[in-house]
Amino acid sequence: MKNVLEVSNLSVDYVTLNGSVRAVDDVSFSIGEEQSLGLAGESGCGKSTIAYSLMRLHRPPALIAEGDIRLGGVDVLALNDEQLRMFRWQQVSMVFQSAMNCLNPVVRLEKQFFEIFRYHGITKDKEDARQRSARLLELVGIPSDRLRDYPHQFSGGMRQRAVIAMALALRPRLLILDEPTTALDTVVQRDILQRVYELKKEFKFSILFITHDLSLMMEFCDIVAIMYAGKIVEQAPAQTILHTPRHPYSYGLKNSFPSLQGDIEYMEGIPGSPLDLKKIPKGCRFAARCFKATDVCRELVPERRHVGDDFFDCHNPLQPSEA
Ligand SMILES: Nc1ncnc2c1ncn2[C@@H]1O[C@H](COP(=O)(O)OP(=O)(O)OP(=O)(O)O)[C@@H](O)[C@H]1O
Repeated sequence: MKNVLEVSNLSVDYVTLNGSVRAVDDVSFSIGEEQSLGLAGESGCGKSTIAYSLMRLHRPPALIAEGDIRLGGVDVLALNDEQLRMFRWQQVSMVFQSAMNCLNPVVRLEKQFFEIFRYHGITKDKEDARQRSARLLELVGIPSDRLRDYPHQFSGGMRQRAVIAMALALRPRLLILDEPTTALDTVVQRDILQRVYELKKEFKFSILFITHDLSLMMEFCDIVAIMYAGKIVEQAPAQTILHTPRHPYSYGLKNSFPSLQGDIEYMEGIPGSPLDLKKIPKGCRFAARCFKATDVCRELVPERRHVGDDFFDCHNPLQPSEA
């Protein structure tokens, strides 16, 4: 499979007067054509920092310290401002949790769609733009006669659908979804994601999906990358992470979700709290919270072990019978 996105050795720092933290540390991953990759991990592990870096939307104090990002073969970090303007929306677009609030509440939806088409040189013809927008709206489940409405007349779910329609307006190769439906109720969440995945088949784009809801992630993603304290510690197909994870952190994370476990009555959870990025220990970052940790874990950073396309960074991985 051809890769749409290739991220190599990406490190991102937050440089503040109180010192600097490396929020993303030497992260590499790729996403193939029409593939969807989920990024999972506890709050603060660096997921959004990666997402914003991919679009070069990161702002100070965030600083990309090292690495290489290629999208469709284009060196993203080398783009100038004008190239970046065209690159966003046309090559990659992003829908985040509060994206629905980015719509101007007092400008008709129709006009907001038209501005996207005009700004990116797709069309200056209002009727052409209207037809394109109407189709996009229908695709995300909004009747096209609502184009003349103002966003303040829409529910939260409809506004988020409209934003997704806009994100797909220029047929990007990659759609980044960062907690896109978290503010919405579960039925609406699932319906919106189902539509996005149907559109993925039709428009043939790839997806980077970030969510705290592991059950949604397992349902909608081909591959899942598990992050802990700025690093990807395991990557494998969703079904492998679900049934036979190798890293104890992946195991703990999926066991924190009762909906993934069927009819269990209690959640195991993960003891302790996420790592303070200002105090990185010398061995494995997860050792202090890990039920499989031994002396070597506290001394040495684990080397990456590959199994086909999958990998995990662990001295004492779980055996399939333990998962
Ligand atoms: N503006 C900032 N200034 C300083 N440090 C920051 C800033 N934003 C983020 N960080 C640091 O970067 C780390 C990663 O943050 P990020 O938002 O990428 O995590 P996340 O995994 O997306 O979390 P969440 O799931 O809560 O959105 C945080 O733990 C924090 O230490």
